[in-house]
Amino acid sequence: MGCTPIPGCSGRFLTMHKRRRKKLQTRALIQDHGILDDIHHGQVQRILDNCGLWGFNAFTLETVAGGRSLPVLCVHLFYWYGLLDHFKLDVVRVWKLFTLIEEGYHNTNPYHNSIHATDVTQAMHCFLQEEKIRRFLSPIEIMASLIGAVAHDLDHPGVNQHFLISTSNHLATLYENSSVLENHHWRSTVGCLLESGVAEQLLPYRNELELLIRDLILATDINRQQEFLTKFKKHLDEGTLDLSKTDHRHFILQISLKCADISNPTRPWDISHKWSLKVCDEFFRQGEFERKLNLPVTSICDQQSTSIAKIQTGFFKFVVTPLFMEWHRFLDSNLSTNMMDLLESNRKRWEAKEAAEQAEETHTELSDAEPEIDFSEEEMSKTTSPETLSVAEFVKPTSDFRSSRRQSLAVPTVESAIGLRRHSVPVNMEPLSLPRTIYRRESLPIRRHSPARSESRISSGLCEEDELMRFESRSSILSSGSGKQHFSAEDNMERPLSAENLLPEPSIASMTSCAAASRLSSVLQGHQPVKALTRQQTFPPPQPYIRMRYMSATVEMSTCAETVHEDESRSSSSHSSHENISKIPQYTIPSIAVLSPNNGRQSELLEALATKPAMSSSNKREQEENKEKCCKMAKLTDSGQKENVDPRRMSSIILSKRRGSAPVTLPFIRGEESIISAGGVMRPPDINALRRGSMPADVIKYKYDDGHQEKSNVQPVDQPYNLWQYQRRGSAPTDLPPLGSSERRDLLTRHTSLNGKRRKKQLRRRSSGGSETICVSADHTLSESCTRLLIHRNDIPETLLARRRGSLPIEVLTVGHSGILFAPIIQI
Ligand SMILES: Nc1ncnc2c1ncn2[C@@H]1O[C@@H]2COP(=O)(O)O[C@H]2[C@H]1O
Ligand SMILES: [Zn+2]
Repeated sequence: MGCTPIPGCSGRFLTMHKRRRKKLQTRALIQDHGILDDIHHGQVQRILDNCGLWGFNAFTLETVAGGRSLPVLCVHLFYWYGLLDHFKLDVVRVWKLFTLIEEGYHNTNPYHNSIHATDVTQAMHCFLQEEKIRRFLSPIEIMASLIGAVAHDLDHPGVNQHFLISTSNHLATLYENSSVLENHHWRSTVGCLLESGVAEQLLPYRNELELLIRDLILATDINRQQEFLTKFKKHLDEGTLDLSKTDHRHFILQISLKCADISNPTRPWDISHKWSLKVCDEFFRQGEFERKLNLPVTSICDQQSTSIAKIQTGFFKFVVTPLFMEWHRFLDSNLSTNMMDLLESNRKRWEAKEAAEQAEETHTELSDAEPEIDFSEEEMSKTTSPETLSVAEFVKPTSDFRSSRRQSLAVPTVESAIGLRRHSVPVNMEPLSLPRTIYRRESLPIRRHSPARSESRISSGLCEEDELMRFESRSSILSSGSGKQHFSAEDNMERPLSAENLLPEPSIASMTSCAAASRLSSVLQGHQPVKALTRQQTFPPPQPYIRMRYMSATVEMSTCAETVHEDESRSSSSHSSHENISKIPQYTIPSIAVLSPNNGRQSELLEALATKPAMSSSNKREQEENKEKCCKMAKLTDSGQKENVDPRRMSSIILSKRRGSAPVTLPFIRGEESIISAGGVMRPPDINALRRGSMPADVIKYKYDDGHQEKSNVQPVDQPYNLWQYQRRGSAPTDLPPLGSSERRDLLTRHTSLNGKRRKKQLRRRSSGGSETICVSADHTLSESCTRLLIHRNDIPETLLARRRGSLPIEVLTVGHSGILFAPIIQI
């Protein structure tokens, strides 16, 4: 793990995904600038003012902040805690860090999206404020806690570890089936710290920061719940906790994050209920995948055999209550009492719903004119269904995962379908065709299969911010003595009046100091119309030929960018915004574009970079060539396959920049070329399979060449690779089996919020769920001869890291632009 300074190094989470731009909720109001400014300006500020209160509603902040709740909250907290001042952090880099993290969440996940990250971060913030904890904390611990919280599910694919193991996902292999997702979240976080440039500003603390973030994120593995709970209980029983000791403090921070992560059942009902629906939506989505893959359907993911109420009562009883009881024992505060009260009342409501469902099922089965039973809530709370899920449904031992691992895919049978029958449905009514989950849009009501069910509707949850106002604001612990006045009249004066400046301007004004707000503003919002400020998420086109062209173009561009950066890093520092901007590594261009949600304006950064005087003439020539390549690529690629290419981005200036999620620049290597690696020489033609941007970090070379296996400890991929693997969608399960082509396409292109409709576009690659293995036959045709390259995470020379591309995981490889691959290849 690289904890030493790495000049010019950037990083990004290991997998990338298409991120649909969030629609501003207020677009329709754009005609009335005055109203718009008033509404949002006031609301963002009001919510941030009260973000230390348990009534915080992340959904509301998401709405009023135009879909940017994560960076808005986090930058605000960094400012509020005095972290910007203490560590002398550049607010633009900090903004970028949180924007990268926000982008790393899949907003197509019903639950594991950036709003969950916002919610958990706010909960963590509340816990950090608790008297028993706050007085012991150092600035670095506060910073690690906030970053750990906000990034704890970064790049979550929307399926759990069990699924990744069952489908032989590369991440499961990489992390040896242990805390697979959490390890990935942590590594991705480090990538964001690097790429944003924040790591560079924290050099003296980097090691400590990374390790603490790792410990925090890894603790959120729900499968380790018992381990932490037992230790926590023991400490409390024996009274041995002493927060002046670093390890005890860090243990409590781990517990804090664990509690924050599953705190949704302890929120006020409207909020808690909404989270419950979302998490179950995601579970059922996974269940649908499992069913289609003919894997055993995880019980809590099986919409046919369980219900939201059942899942909730089980989760409340077996997971949340045991932990929060201890948490309350430790904190023993107003907050913990409030949380326990809410947990209790929410539990009763779910138990009442579960009982009502039971009654309804019984009623349906009997299908006679039995009188309707009107259960009171109190009565319901006494009734717990015998079908309540057990703790094992939530916390699965690893052995279970292994036993359910897919060996081969059996054809679904009538018997297996009947086996899934709900007991309340007569046998002869059991549909043999697989049910379709109805996916909903964020703003649409969810429709369950049983409309009579109490959870047949999802509440919009958009009017809950008023709850916040019932609570009082708290003061900063680090900045309270510094005389900082947040949201001063001066800040107000500087707020933009134009609706076009809606975001992030009002949010910035609310969340940071006046100076930081204007600095951010000057970077994020220029004065020229811009063609493309949206994220450049283009993925390599599926055709190998086009892909190769694409990759060589990105290689060249990355060279230009890094060269310029090196030149500039030697120039004297300046405080002008323009020059400060130029300090940001150039290879961050595509990512910084996402900093501005205001698509109608040119970023100064982009302007500055586009007219960079340091760009050599040869680089310009290369850019011209790249323009050509990109244009050709655009022509060659079927528009239906370029979901991630915004047509507006086809201007040459944009195409000439490296794309954030571009492949990791492994050019096609001819058979006669040797590939020099840090660990020795790697011989072609095995290298025809090139790493994708989301490649995991460990290097394991696995060759499928006439059945000869060069590396034995890698799971062989038991199905023939085919072109469809290029076309994998990010959140699709990994290593999907070789279904029939239509089924496969169907599965790969499924989308959450379709409201029952299927998307027409197909063959989109998105982020992490899928295989990161790229298989290309040596002659660019499809064949069985495939190579798998995984990059090892061992230490590698800094010189190599310095050349690393932005989208690489930190500890990976560098590809020489001449076609030479530098990589620490091991165990070949
Ligand atoms: N309300 C809930 N009901 C059921 N499961 C939940 C609920 N909230 C959180 N979880 C689960 O608890 C897990 C905690 O870690 P994750 O956020 O990764 O994923 C979370 C979900 O799988
Ligand atoms: Zn989480």
